[in-house]
Amino acid sequence: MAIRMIKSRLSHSSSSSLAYLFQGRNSRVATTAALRYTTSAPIAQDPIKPSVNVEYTKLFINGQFVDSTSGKTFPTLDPRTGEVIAHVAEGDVEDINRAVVAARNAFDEGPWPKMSAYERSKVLFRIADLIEKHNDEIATLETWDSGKLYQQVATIEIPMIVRILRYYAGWADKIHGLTVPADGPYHVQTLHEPIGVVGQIIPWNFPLLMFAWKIGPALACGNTVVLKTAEQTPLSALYVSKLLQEAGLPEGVLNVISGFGPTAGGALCSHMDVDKLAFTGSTDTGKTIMSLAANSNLKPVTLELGGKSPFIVCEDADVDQAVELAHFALFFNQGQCCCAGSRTYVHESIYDEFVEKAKARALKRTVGDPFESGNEQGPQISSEQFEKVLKYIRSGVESGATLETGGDRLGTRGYYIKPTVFSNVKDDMLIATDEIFGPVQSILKFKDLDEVIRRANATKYGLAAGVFTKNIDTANTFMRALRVGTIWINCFDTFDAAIPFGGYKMSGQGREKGEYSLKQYLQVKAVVTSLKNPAWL
Ligand SMILES: NC(=O)c1ccc[n+]([C@@H]2O[C@H](COP(=O)([O-])OP(=O)(O)OC[C@H]3O[C@@H](n4cnc5c(N)ncnc54)[C@H](O)[C@@H]3O)[C@@H](O)[C@H]2O)c1
Repeated sequence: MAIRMIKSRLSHSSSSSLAYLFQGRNSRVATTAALRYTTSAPIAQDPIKPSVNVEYTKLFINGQFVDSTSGKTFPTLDPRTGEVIAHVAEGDVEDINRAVVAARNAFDEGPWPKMSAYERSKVLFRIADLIEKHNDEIATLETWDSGKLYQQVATIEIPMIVRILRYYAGWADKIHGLTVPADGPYHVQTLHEPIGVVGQIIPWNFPLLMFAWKIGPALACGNTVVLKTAEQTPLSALYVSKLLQEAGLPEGVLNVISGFGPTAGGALCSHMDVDKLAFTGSTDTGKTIMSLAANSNLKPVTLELGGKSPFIVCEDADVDQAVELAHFALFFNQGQCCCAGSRTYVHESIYDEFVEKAKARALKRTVGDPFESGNEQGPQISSEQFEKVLKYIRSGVESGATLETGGDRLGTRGYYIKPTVFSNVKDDMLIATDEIFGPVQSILKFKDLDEVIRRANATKYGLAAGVFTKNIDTANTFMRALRVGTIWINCFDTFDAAIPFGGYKMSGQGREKGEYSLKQYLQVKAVVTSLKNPAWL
């Protein structure tokens, strides 16, 4: 019932803003569910049994579900317990080759790039409709495989996925070139053509949302795609592959490969017949991907990489509101967001009050089974990430930051971590420089604007920033001074389909979402025609 209510709010909302919806929900959750779990109580009860069967575990190549060439499979695990959900076909070099051949044929011989843009847009609209129709099954698979909150997936992420596919369906028949004035008797025009076969590699933190960000613009422009999912979260994209067929997407236009980075991912990046790559994941892997692209056929690459985003709370801020937004900016999605506000800078005049309240808010955070309505935090994605986050927590303590709350695992099984808050954090501590990707808030103190701008920019990353102030002049100063791809002022994590997203510096190259994403999936052809006796020049 609660889910229905939030759904209807979404359909009446003018924007699929994640922050708008989640914050509204948060306040209710905090008061009701806090009675059930506190962050110090062990997670005693058995995990809730998901209400779906895993039907699709094979690779999706040329419109068929097929075994891997090697016959190998790998297990995908439930982050609540570490137990196996299903064994999934493991794509390898040979499977990438098969998928690229299918995508090449679909591009060179098939109808997709040649059909009218309006026909393409109708297919994309049908895909969106089918995803919307199967919202609950998809959300269940996604939660089971990733540990994300069911309510978050079902009421926020899937509506956003549907929205982004409809957004790009709307773009399909509005993509066109220009007539260009030139010196001399020439008629000059540009044709905007699809690039060809696109390789896409996505991470585990938003498996199906990243899938939609990638395929939406690529398909709208008429490309064909080979997409490799993250090895931790293969299930939702396979389920959706079935829906793509049902929607009438021609065979070979979208191929989905489950498998590992260095093998399947590496083969896709190095493939001589892939015309473009798009990647979301860590900065280190981004470097590898660029070098594989450069060392093969110099295919262009767009990258969405890591971040260490500042969230700056100014002296004029309402402290209670700032605490709530800073908490959301960091802890949302178990802290597993590339743009997480993971350096909370607070003005010295309100620092002590802010730390006390941030600690109290973290203590109230409800952690538990992500299927349980009312929980605010589920488990981390995997044992590797779980260990990595705990290691960073230890390093925070060892380097002299003050551990205000949390700092340990929650319960004895699965990958749950207590919401953790550090104060007295210094800029050179690892917890302030590295992307932790977990529920660990680092609170730093600042004195004045110039100083905090300099410190906020002193990072190799440049993905996003949050600023919390009532002063328009202060907000305007930050808006221009911070070297990041997105600044949220008095909000955070607002991800409308039309808003471009991407990073400065080592947070990436290119932009996703919005009109900007289309450019990454188009070639521009200049056509110059000599004119005889032109009426005008
Ligand atoms: N920016 C983001 O949205 C984002 C998302 C997930 C993870 N991360 C960061 O990355 C860290 C590690 O997470 P991860 O291990 O899943 O990220 P990763 O970069 O290793 O993996 C992301 C994707 O890249 C693939 N990949 C890995 N190595 C590859 C290679 N050599 N060639 C081609 N593809 C390859 C993976 O299989 C996966 O599909 C996290 O702690 C976090 O800091 C960032």
